[in-house]
Amino acid sequence: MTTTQTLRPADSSRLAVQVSHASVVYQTADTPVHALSDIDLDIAEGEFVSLIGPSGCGKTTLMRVIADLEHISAGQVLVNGVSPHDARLARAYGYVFQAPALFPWRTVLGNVTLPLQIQGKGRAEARQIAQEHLERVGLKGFEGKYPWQLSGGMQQRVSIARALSFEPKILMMDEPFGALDEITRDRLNEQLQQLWQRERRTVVFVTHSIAEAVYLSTKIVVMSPRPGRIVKVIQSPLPDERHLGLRDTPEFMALAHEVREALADGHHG
Ligand SMILES: Nc1ncnc2c1ncn2[C@@H]1O[C@H](COP(=O)(O)OP(=O)(O)OP(=O)(O)O)[C@@H](O)[C@H]1O
Repeated sequence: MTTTQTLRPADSSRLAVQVSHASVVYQTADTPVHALSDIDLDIAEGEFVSLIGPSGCGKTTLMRVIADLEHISAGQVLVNGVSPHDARLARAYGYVFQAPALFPWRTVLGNVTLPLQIQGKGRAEARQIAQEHLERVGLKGFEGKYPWQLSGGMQQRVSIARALSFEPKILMMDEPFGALDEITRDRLNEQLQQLWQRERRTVVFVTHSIAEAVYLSTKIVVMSPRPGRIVKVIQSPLPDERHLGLRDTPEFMALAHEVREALADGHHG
């Protein structure tokens, strides 16, 4: 075996996501919509990557492409070294969307156990896994409540517990805290950051908030208006261990400024 052959699998195995020259064109009844243009993006295992950009720039489309919910029109996407389709079959993904999408007629515990049971886990095992994950998002004691008895932030934590209960390699979060008030959002940002620190799971996170992206991410991907392109990829210089007070530091503000400038460049460029 040559050196090149031994190096390649090791290198790519550390990459959770490799997007190369990817474009997406939606075919509509009138004109085709060029949603993504020539996207190149590498995400290493354990990175927390935020996609930020103006409305309609293709953030959700890029996330959907990575998660095998959308097909690319050109280019290549690899997830854990295989196609997004194969990664999905291997249950690589967990999803958290803007609306928690919980079943109102099931309890908190029932909402987390249901997909596990559908996946074939026994009742007792599903309950145990669900309880563990609810505890990890700070919802111990709320297992018997119904979604409508919880605040929006708590509901979103149930959906995070549900997504994590599959132990996905990659957690996909599409504006998960967009509908929450600022105080709740801050708290959930802090909890998510702590969760990421403990588990170092790969996270792909879509947001409109510069502060949220800067606070949470190890890498910030700034996108331009349609057709969505990557304007800048910023590797965060901030320490991995973070607290909300970090937002008042010059380092944080400098990074937020850099993201804002890149967004403005994307708009005008
Ligand atoms: N199924 C579809 N058919 C046609 N056009 C679509 C489809 N899905 C998305 N688009 C268009 O593709 C572009 C990118 O959409 P996308 O939802 O990925 O953007 P976004 O950056 O996530 O937007 P937002 O921040 O508003 O959620 C938009 O112009 C949108 O209207």
